[in-house]
Amino acid sequence: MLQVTGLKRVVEGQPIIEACSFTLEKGQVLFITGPSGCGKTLLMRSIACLDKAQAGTLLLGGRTPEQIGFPTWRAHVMYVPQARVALKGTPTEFYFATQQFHSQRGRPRGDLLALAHDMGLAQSVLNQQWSELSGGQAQRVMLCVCAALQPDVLLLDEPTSACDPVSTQKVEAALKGCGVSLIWITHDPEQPYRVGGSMLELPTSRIVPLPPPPPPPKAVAQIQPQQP
Ligand SMILES: Nc1ncnc2c1ncn2[C@@H]1O[C@H](COP(=O)(O)OP(=O)(O)OP(=O)(O)O)[C@@H](O)[C@H]1O
Repeated sequence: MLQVTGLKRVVEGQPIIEACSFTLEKGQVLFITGPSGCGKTLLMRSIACLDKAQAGTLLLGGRTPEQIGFPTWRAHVMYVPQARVALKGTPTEFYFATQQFHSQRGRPRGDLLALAHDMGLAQSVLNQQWSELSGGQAQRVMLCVCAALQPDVLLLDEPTSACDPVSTQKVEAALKGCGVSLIWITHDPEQPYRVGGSMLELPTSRIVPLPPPPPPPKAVAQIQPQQP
């Protein structure tokens, strides 16, 4: 469905990504891993057509961003940034305002309330001011809103970086079940194993095997109380 071919990013004369190619099928999850600064965010921003790549082609359903139109491309291939975005108003207002964009009109929608519930959020959080939300709440709410907008592909930049372990597992399950193909940056070596999918490693741009499952927790020896 999404085809990336020979994508190259150069920043200030330094090549960061060279000839990155992969395809993402409908419903697939592709993790992006690699050390800090290797270009994971730059890759995502290029795929979302937020930055221009120095070389390479992008196709969604066989059509280029130019053929689809850039605003419509971004509605179909939606980037969710790692950092909190300073927004005014409430998430509900943001969700309905976004649907008024020309590129969003007439598109199918997911169930925002169900997604919020699945990610461990109280419904009331959707009607609080963005500025009143904690970092972890704001991150999950943004993920709910973007998943509910039902793009073809969600580009997730460390989507659980502000979440505690329980919230992380809820977010993983909700994203996996939201019916959208996912490209997912992670620094958590166990996350791809928990969610499932394939993995692209930067800076090599190679598809690599998923890491092995974590070892089971060690049994703790029972200490018998001493007889008096
Ligand atoms: N706007 C910019 N101007 C100059 N250099 C930039 C810019 N954006 C990114 N870079 C540089 O490009 C490189 C890749 O950055 P990028 O944010 O893609 O890394 P990353 O792999 O996502 O890192 P992290 O895991 O720390 O989030 C880094 O060396 C960064 O300093």
